[in-house]
Amino acid sequence: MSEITLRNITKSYGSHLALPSLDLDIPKGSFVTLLGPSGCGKTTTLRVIAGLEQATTGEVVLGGKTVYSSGTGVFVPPERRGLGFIFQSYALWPNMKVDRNITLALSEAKQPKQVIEDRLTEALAKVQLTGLADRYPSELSGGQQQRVAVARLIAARNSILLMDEPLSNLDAKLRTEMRTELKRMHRELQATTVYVTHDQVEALTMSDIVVVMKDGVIQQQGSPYEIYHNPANLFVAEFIGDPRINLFEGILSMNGSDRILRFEDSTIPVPARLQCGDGPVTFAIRPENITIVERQGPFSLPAEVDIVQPTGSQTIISLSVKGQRVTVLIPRFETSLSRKNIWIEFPADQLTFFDKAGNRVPLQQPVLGASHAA
Ligand SMILES: Nc1ncnc2c1ncn2[C@@H]1O[C@H](COP(=O)(O)OP(=O)(O)OP(=O)(O)O)[C@@H](O)[C@H]1O
Repeated sequence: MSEITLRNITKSYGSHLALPSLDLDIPKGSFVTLLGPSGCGKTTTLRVIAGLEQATTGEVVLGGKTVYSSGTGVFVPPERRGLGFIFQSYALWPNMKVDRNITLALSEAKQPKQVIEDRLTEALAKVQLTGLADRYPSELSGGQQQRVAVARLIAARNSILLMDEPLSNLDAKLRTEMRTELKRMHRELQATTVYVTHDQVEALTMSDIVVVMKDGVIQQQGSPYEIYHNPANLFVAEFIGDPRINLFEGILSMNGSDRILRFEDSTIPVPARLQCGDGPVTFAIRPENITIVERQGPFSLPAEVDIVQPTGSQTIISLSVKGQRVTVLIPRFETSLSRKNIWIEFPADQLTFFDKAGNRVPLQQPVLGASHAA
């Protein structure tokens, strides 16, 4: 069931159309991330859901209730939408101690004293801040302050949580820790969560669904697996993945009854089920899917090793194939390859093809029972 529905949302700032027409259904209890480059409309979308920004046209439905409709003139203000927020600056009240920061909304909602105390104790324990209730925010580290903001959400028990780049002010180590915290919080609260980030690692590690946006338009929405392995178009393919996906131009043709891809002087077998005609084509392969081989084989390409960068558990290898740059990622610490001539192979089932418009070429679905037909 959809907990958040955006229908035909447009948003203009003066003459600038930030959201040309957005439709989005967010299932109840899911963790959905809006991901995209700066200025693509992520924050605007979140603020429209929150009611901090009024859409120009369209409809917003939260938990089955219309909170905005340009058609009927409905606009429910943010404080009456039953939402919890965390934004970049965690917006703790500097003049209030941790306990008051966490329980302010509960006491304003006139919750019984015992309920407030129980929720405070529980929330502090969940973010591992028990014992720090009596401190002011300025007496806490950045990560601890962020956890107070998380504790506030835990205590409020809102069914919808909105987060806008909540980890961007933290250092790399704390970000990783807080990712785990937020994911744990989501598992425990089961609140429908909309999370805005331009950090693909956050999106891939935390989300049930990733919504990739560009220029206010959704490019693809799907599980992290789908987004990474089956990018809908070249923009998504290039935006997701670090190191970046390799892109090449080749030519598809037939060789007898086999479909082949000509790339430089080599031929590479390709899936027969590829749904596009012969001729020039853009194809892509992720760095970790390229195989380095010891000896020349029928489908191998000669490559010259340029730069080798071990990162600890992995090594990024920059190669040159006939003057074209190719990035390979191998899952180990490797230093012995420097300045060698090697061969690489592109496994056919790891190639993704894109048509002239930049959209992924699908594979024809196998016919069920075909193997028994004969
Ligand atoms: N208050 C405003 N007035 C005018 N233009 C705005 C306003 N807020 C946003 N915009 C513009 O609308 C577009 C979308 O902005 P938005 O903040 O939603 O993008 P974003 O994807 O969240 O970017 P970032 O990752 O940099 O925060 C941008 O071109 C931005 O300049």
